[in-house]
Amino acid sequence: MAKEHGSLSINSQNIFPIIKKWMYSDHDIFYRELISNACDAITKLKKLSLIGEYEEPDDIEYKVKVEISSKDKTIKIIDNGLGMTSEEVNEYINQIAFSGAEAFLEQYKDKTNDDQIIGHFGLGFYSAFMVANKVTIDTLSYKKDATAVHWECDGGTDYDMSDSDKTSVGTEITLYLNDDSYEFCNEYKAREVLEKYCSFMPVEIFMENVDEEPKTVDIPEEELQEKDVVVKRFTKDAVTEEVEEDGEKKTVEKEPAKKMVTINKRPEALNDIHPLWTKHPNECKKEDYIEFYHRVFKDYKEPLFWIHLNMDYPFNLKGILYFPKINMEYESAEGTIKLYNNQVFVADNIKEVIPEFLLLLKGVIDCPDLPLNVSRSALQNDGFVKKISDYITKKVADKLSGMCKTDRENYEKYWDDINPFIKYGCLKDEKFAEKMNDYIIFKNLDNKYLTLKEALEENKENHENTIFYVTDMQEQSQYINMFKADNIDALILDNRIDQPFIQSLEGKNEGLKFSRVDAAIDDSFKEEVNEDELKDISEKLTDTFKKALNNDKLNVNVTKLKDDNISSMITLSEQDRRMQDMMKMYGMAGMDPSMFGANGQTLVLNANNKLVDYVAKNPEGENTKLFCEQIYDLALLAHAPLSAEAMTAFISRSNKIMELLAK
Ligand SMILES: Nc1ncnc2c1ncn2[C@@H]1O[C@H](COP(=O)(O)OP(=O)(O)OP(=O)(O)O)[C@@H](O)[C@H]1O
Repeated sequence: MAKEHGSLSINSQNIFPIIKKWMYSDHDIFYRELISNACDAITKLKKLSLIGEYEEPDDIEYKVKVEISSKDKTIKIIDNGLGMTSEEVNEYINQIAFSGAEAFLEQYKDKTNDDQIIGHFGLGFYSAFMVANKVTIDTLSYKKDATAVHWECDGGTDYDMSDSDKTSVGTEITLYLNDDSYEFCNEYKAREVLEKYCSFMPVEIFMENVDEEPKTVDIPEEELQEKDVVVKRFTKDAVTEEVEEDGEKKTVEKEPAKKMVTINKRPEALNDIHPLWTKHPNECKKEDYIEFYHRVFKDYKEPLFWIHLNMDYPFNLKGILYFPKINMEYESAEGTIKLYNNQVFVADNIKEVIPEFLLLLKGVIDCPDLPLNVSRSALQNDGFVKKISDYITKKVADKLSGMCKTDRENYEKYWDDINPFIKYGCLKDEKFAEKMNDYIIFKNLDNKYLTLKEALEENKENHENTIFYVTDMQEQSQYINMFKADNIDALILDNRIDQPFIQSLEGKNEGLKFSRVDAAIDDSFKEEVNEDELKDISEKLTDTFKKALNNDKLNVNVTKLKDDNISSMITLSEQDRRMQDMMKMYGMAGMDPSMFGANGQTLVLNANNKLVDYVAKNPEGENTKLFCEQIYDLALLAHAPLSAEAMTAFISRSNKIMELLAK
């Protein structure tokens, strides 16, 4: 072909602002764009061969090669795909002044949007100019009698085209890196980027550092394969050993001499061209899922279970969602959902496609139909994207409810680990909440799992619509013992997510009330007494305790508990406690709760207890103050941990009481 010099039919006002804009996002994305073009070119050629349009050489091995050189500061991406004729280079590479770019600029000119926008406008190839001063293409089309084309452009709007000496079908793109981008020809960096974007691309990808001598390995001659590059052949000496037999030293041969070959290390593809999610669930074994999980998420722990998504209609979507142990108490639970478009990595955790609560899981989703190269703000309003997101939510709910129905044993086994996720999902997603409604279970004091309905049924007799619960088995043990002694059940709700969750349940189920075991002393724990009977003692005790504790505002409630071993307890109404919890959460701890209408704790005194009775009868007794203080602290202790100061006082007082006893 005649040499050709021309101007790209774009102008710099047109394309370079887009490329510059893109500059703000990840530069490494050029690897993805160029390698996915190379994979596409190979996929297309394979199709042409299938329909008889191309006769492929017998020994064809389709692959993409990435050659890096730190010495030359170059990256080459070489494929044996369908290649391009000079007309095609003209059409696909030179004439990029498609109306799309202008329309795009018009639409986005006011937005600093750094999302994946380029690919959508067919600018993938030009991403090379984010990192390179100069780019060349050498390409030979598969078409009969095609001549090879050399194209080069130094980042301006001029290009040169001439004949190329390329003799094999395919395309070789060379990037001459700019000063800021040398890192991309560093072997480690290149490997990292390729692993990020190309780990599951559908054509084998090999990387080679051309500055380095090829690495070699020694193998036994019989393992030599046809494609191996032999460096040298040698014989490994026999391995012998000295042994003593009948008092005589002998040399015996442990391993015979062996013929060996030194070969260049066989190239290893850095990607898995048939990732697990592309297979049919029937073909996949448990070990496959676990191995895939370890490899992709670098998580040494085992996932609890998983969902394999596999759907062709009405849209194409495949993927695997793993349920890891989800602990929202101590670590900020955050999963990773990797999104792919035809095995090309797009991004992690795209909230527009994956419902937010699912981001607590780990998984991969491949959706070729997604317009993923469009900006995220466009995705947000895309009805199709919403459908995908709804589908994923539905599948997750189906899996969980199915497991609850048919494999309750495992469901219960996993429940403690997955319930924060499910509850969070219910709070975040109304549809998910509806679907999961009947499959939320609660652990009770006997470690049995009940649905809300079952729990209400159990307590129906005396406490219609009220569910008692425990948030801390240790702290609330005294209350729990009372509940157990009286055969009243309570649920264990000890995760942070439980508070908002039960509030939402109360909102949805009219009349339903959750009450923590220490919110009030239930009537069933008390003896029936006549109010007047307690009036006298009540006034006396209130006065004595207020004085002894030097606290005028103390709320005291005197009652007769069936269990006379208990001297005192603290109660805090459900409403007040929730208010205080909320204040703590918003960092307002230490403020006076009464400001918000929460009047705090009540000290419940048991008139049946001997010590309390003693205080009532001896308000001026020598040790009455000491008893009051101790009774109060004991009640506090059974309710929540004491402050450091209170604990110190409690310990020194306890010692003093023992001294008194020892006298
Ligand atoms: N390695 C290659 N082999 C053959 N043709 C190629 C190669 N790279 C690019 N092309 C041709 O150039 C065209 C433009 O590539 P470019 O990456 O700019 O956009 P695209 O691939 O069409 O769009 P997108 O990046 O959104 O997929 C391609 O559609 C393809 O026809």
